[in-house]
Amino acid sequence: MSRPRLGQVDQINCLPVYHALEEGLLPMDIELVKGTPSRLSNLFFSGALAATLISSIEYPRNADNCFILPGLSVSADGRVASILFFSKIPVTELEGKRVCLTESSDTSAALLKVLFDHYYHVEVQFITAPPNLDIMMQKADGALLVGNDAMLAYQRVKEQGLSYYITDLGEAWKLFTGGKMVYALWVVSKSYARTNREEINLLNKILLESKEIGLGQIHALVSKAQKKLSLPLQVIEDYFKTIRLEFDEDCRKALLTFYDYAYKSGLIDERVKLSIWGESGGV
Ligand SMILES: C=C(O[C@@H]1C=C(C(=O)O)C=C[C@H]1O)C(=O)O
Repeated sequence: MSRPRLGQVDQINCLPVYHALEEGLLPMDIELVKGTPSRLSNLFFSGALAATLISSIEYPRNADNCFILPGLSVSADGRVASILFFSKIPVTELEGKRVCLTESSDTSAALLKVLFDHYYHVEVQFITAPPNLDIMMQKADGALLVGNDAMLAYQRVKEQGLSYYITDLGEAWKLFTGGKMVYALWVVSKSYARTNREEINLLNKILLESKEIGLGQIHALVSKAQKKLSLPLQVIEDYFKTIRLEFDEDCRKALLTFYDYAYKSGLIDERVKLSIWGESGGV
């Protein structure tokens, strides 16, 4: 059997899906390729990966070229704990101020822009910088951090008693729309899937099995995550309960709501239908 190449974002929120694959617990030989969401998107859309996790905002930008794999996403219903906006003053008072986005995120940057436009109704000036809270706050009055960087910064702000306001974007989105938020999706290349149908069916099955094994071994995941991040045990345990990995009807609705607002904010060129592998329109 050929060896499909699968993209892996190096965030602890994806560990439940990748743990069993990393440990060779499943009967499929898959090559894991690690990277940031933007590096993986570039590799994937240049044809170098069969499937990968991508930032959900990338899907409508590339819907002609990929199918969404069913049953998987990185999402949360409200508080997400790893997509945090730090600010020197309350968010609603940031009119005309500078806000610094991390280079390492696409969906979260789009989500923050959508919230400023349609929820807070505050106009700010965006700049971008590497994910370092101190440096970002020297350049701006607010800073967006994502994933491991956000969780570590949150811990430091608490420990050092820094006087920043902290807004959890998942929580803000929930207050705004009442729904979940989908941050990332697993996708497969249309051209690859059409010529390797059986392999993609198997890959999808293996990913779902891998997720179930991972979710059943949370203790192993917590210690794996602790080796990557020096965070208290209960913070990591809580995070694995907060992050959702399903892709149910509510996730689909939430994603389309997000795309509607992203379109209104000019962040995507068109609103798209979700084309899901194995469902009508997704074959
Ligand atoms: C919730 C998260 O999901 C991530 C958020 C992403 C984004 O904002 O573009 C991309 C991949 C996901 O791993 C996170 O890392 O905090």
